[in-house]
Amino acid sequence: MQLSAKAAEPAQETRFVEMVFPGLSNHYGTLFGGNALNLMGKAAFVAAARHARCNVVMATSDKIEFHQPIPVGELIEIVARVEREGRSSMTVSVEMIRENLASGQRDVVTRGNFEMVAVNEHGRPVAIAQSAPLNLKHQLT
Ligand SMILES: CCCCCCCCCCCCCCCC(=O)SCCNC(=O)CCNC(=O)[C@H](O)C(C)(C)COP(=O)(O)OP(=O)(O)OC[C@H]1O[C@@H](n2cnc3c(N)ncnc32)[C@H](O)[C@@H]1OP(=O)(O)O
Repeated sequence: MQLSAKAAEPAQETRFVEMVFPGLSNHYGTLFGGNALNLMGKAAFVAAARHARCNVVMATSDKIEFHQPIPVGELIEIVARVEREGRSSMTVSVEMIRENLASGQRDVVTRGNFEMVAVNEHGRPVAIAQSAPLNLKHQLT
């Protein structure tokens, strides 16, 4: 069997997919907002930790708007990208896409930015020593 070397290349972005099963929903039968934020925060953490290759903490998140409810039975895909690198901080953009598996219809339903800070073992900010190149296509202005 041939193993793919391409799959082992450093990731330019972090993607999670999750099915909206009842365990993630509210009493309306749609994705609970708190669970959406949990998934987005986790994706921001992974993207920043992959970028800085050290522990990171979340300093802030900006306003996150939920544009459409996501019913049980749909797929959600979360895409996180490091858009800006400071000395120790990083701006990570996170988008959530809903996908209807039957029709293939995809819509970006939620978007937000998270400020993540690289920290040492004492939780104090540290300079990001070695970082992967930013995906300039998505650079914030
Ligand atoms: C590879 C290893 C993997 C390990 C795999 C482990 C297993 C995987 C387990 C999963 C684990 C998940 C973990 C998730 C991450 C949490 O859940 S973290 C929990 C929630 N967050 C926290 O508890 C953070 C609490 N806050 C703090 O500790 C401090 O305020 C901070 C964030 C470290 C900043 O400390 P500070 O003394 O204010 O820092 P300061 O020197 O003033 O500023 C440092 C930088 O932060 C920026 N900054 C500070 N405050 C702010 C702010 N409010 N807004 C914007 N930027 C700010 C500054 O602009 C500065 O940026 P640079 O100029 O350096 O780029």
